[in-house]
Amino acid sequence: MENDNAVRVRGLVKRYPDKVAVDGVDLDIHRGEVFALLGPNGAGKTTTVEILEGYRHADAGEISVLGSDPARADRVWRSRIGIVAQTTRDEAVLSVAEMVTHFAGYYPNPRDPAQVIAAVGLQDKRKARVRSLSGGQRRRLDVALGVIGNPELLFLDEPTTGFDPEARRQFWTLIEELRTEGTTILLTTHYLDEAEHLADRVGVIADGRMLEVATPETLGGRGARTARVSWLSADGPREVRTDEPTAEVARLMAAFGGSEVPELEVRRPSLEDIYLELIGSVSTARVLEGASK
Ligand SMILES: Nc1ncnc2c1ncn2[C@@H]1O[C@H](COP(=O)(O)OP(=O)(O)OP(=O)(O)O)[C@@H](O)[C@H]1O
Repeated sequence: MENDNAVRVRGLVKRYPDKVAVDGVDLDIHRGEVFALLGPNGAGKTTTVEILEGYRHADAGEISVLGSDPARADRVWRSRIGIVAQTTRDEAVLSVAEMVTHFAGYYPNPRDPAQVIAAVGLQDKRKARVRSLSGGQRRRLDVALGVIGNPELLFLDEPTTGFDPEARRQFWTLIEELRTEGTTILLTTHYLDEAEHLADRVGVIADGRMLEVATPETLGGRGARTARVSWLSADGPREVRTDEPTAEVARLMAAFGGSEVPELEVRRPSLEDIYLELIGSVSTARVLEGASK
C-alpha cells in the first residue's frame, strides 16, 4: 500500500569514481506539497532527483516514489510522474503544438495541449519550429512537456533558468495552479525568491548531505531571529535591532506624533541570508577539515 508521502528516502548514497555525490540523505515529500531542494553547484541535487526519477541507480538506501522503487518501476508508474530535466538538447523539426500534442499521446490521461501551451505563454509560438525557439522559450516548452501527462508528481530541475522576469511570474502562477489541483512538486532552484514564493518546505543540501528541512519561514530559526527596524530620522538613517519590533514601531509612531514614519522598514533575515549562513558553515568546516589533515 502507498503511504502518505509521495517520496520517502532513507540513507540514500550515490558514489562516483572520485566523489561521494550523495552521502546518506533522508527525504520525505508529502502528497500535495511543493518541496524545494536548495544547495550550491555540485551539492548532489540533480543526482538525488535523477535517482528518484529512475534515471540513475543508488548505491545504498531505501527509496519509494509513489509507492514504488524507481529502479524497478514500470510504464504505468512512469506515466504518473512528470519531468523537467536540467538540459534538453533535441533539435526537433516539429512545431511547438505538434511536439506538445505528440507527447500528450504517450499518456493515458493527458491535459489539453492548447491549454498547456497557453499556460506556459507559448501561444504566439505554437506554429514555430522547436529549434527556432530562444533559450527561455525552449525552457517553457520543457515545462509544458513535463506537465502534459497530468502527473501526480512533478520533478522540476532548475525550471526557470533563462526565464525573463515576466516568464518566471507566469511560471509561478502555473505551479500554484498545479499545486491547487493536488500535484506534488519537487523543485530544485538557485533562486531563493522562487523557493520562498512557491515552496511549502525547503531542504538544503551541501556536499551530498541534507543540512536542514523546514518551511521557508522557519529555516535556520529564521522566524525567531532578531528583526531590524530602520527609518529616516531628522539626523539621517537610523536602524535598531530588536526582538520586539512591534513595540519599537509603536514607540516610533508616538515619537512622530502618530504621523507617517519616513522610510519605515521592519526586516528579518531573508531566506537568502539564512541559506548563505547554512552553506557558509559547511564551507568553513571543509576548510578547517583540510587544514587539520
Ligand atoms: N555522471 C557523473 N560522473 C561523475 N561525477 C558526477 C556525475 N554526475 C555528477 N557528478 C558529480 O557529483 C557531484 C554532484 O553533482 P550534481 O549534478 O548532483 O549536483 P547539483 O547539486 O545538481 O549541482 P548544480 O546546482 O550545479 O546542478 C558533483 O561533484 C558532480 O561533479
